[in-house]
Amino acid sequence: MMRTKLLSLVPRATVACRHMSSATKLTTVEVNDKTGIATLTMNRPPVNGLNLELLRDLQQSIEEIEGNKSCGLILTSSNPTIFSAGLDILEMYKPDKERIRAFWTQLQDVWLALYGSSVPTAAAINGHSPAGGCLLAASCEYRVMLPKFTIGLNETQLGIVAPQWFMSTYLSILPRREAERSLNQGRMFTTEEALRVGLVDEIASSKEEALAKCADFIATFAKVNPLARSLTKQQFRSADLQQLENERVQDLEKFLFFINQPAVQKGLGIYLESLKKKSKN
Ligand SMILES: CCCCCCCCCCC/C=C/C(=O)SCCNC(=O)CCNC(=O)[C@H](O)C(C)(C)COP(=O)(O)OP(=O)(O)OC[C@H]1O[C@@H](n2cnc3c(N)ncnc32)[C@H](O)[C@@H]1OP(=O)(O)O
Repeated sequence: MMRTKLLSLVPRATVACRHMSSATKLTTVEVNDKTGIATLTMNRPPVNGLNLELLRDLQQSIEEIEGNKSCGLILTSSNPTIFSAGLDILEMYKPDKERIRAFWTQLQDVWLALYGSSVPTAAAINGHSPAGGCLLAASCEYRVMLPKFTIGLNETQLGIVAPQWFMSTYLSILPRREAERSLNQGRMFTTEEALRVGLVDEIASSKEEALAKCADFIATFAKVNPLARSLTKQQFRSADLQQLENERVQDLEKFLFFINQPAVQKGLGIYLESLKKKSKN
């Protein structure tokens, strides 16, 4: 395993990091030698849109962290204003038949790996986090968010429907009434609103502070038996995980059917155009 000191890239307080993977990848993993916590950073400019390749790298990085006995995983972004813009809409708009199957299957795999991870997980949400970005953050056990950003499952605003496992993820955090209402509305929460409803656990004023708060959360498990902790977590999450495991193929077919509807394609096209127009102004 490559061992590189990355002192210039990490906060001063961090003593040393093992840089485990990066070359040509859209994610990096750095393990803090002192705490044993791995930071998984998404790095796909301009907005960390979750395309097939980023999802593949995310899964590989999660597996790497599971395999190297890290004491925890912190998910964050290299972009200073965007955690993740969610699924890359270009994967779903006028899709290639084979690729879109691989894309959705890979998204399922990433969710199963992250939501079902055996290590404690936290998200340092250092930017906007709509839809699939929110799904990733919500799959973690703890969330710390920076001010003046937004987070939420906004699918209905795009004329699309969040599948059952997106809903289960929301329900693992939010009271049922709040989860149902905000999913129906496609509501994006400001950082302060997200804290108020419990979608995030803490607010931090900088990325460094967010990472430190996530590390503090993970450290709360330091004296807990790791097997007891991970089996307990598994029991809490197993019904949600099992449901997708059992229905993976049907879930894929439902997604393909839905996304290929002319009205859905038309809506995605209009939405993409509006994003592009906005970015030109
Ligand atoms: C019965 C049950 C059936 C179930 C069937 C399942 C159905 C399907 C379920 C699918 C679930 C979908 C989940 C998703 O994640 S969809 C994606 C949702 N994401 C969004 O709505 C976010 C859109 N983006 C933004 O709001 C902003 O870009 C953002 C706040 C993230 C950043 O703003 P900023 O001003 O900094 O940047 P720009 O808007 O200028 O964007 C820069 C360029 O990036 C492009 N862009 C942005 N987001 C996306 C995206 N998600 N996909 C692709 N491209 C994106 C944007 O167009 C700009 O591009 P250009 O520079 O080329 O103009």
